[in-house]
Amino acid sequence: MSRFLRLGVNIDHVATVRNARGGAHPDPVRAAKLAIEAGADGITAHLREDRRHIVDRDIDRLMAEIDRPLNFEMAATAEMLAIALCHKPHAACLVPEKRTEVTTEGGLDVIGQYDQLAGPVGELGAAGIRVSLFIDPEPAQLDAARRLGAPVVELHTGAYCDAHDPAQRAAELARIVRAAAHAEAIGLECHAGHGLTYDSVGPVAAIPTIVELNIGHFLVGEAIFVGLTNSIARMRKAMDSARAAAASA
Ligand SMILES: CC(=O)[C@@H](O)[C@H](O)COP(=O)(O)O
Ligand SMILES: NCC(=O)COP(=O)(O)O
Repeated sequence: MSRFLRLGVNIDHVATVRNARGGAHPDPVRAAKLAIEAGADGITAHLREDRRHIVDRDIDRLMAEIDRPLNFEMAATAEMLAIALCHKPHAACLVPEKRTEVTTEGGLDVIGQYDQLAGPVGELGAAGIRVSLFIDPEPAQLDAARRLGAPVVELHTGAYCDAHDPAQRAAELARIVRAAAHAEAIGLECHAGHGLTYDSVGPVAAIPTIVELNIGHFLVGEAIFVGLTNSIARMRKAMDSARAAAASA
């Protein structure tokens, strides 16, 4: 049976444009509301430690003003943990963060940071927040996530999206397919995201054990040309058709 594939729209990149001038426009919360009208099942926002895009006030407003689940992306730090516990969003996705990176470069090393992650995973879960771990599509990392007690993993699709050589892209996709099957086998809910575009989304949307995709940068970039409603509606259609085609094959 084909499972419904949710779309989480990441609105960080609206805040990046706003912050370039330091004012209030464009407003990421307005973008979140429009995204929901256009077919987003949830909103994703990453409060980076350096506040380069989303800022604390955006999270306050998203919690107060949107009526769909918020997936709060955060580093596993004491500061972010306190913010998450104060707001209690629907979900918290723990991501690795490096101050100097341009974007999230890889997944969490759950094996290497097992002890540091155990506290935040336990506290968020105890507060009723659905915890997810943003990881590379490596079965050993999924096993560690399962041992930690996280109910969800989000597979980093960046290496697949960035691979331009067809053989390399196929190999990266195969890693995601294997990891998504492994997630199901060990009882983890599986999400995926990072760098997805109209061209790259189909094969990932076709993987039946993935139930949520989080997409932002491409949608906001494409919105410059076609508007946010259209960019999201077209992505939703690309996801749904790939899923339906895979289910009927
Ligand atoms: C973890 C992740 O993939 C998203 O948070 C996305 O990366 C947000 O954009 P930046 O990495 O540009 O902050
Ligand atoms: N976790 C991935 C995400 O939220 C969106 O990533 P991107 O599409 O902005 O690269």
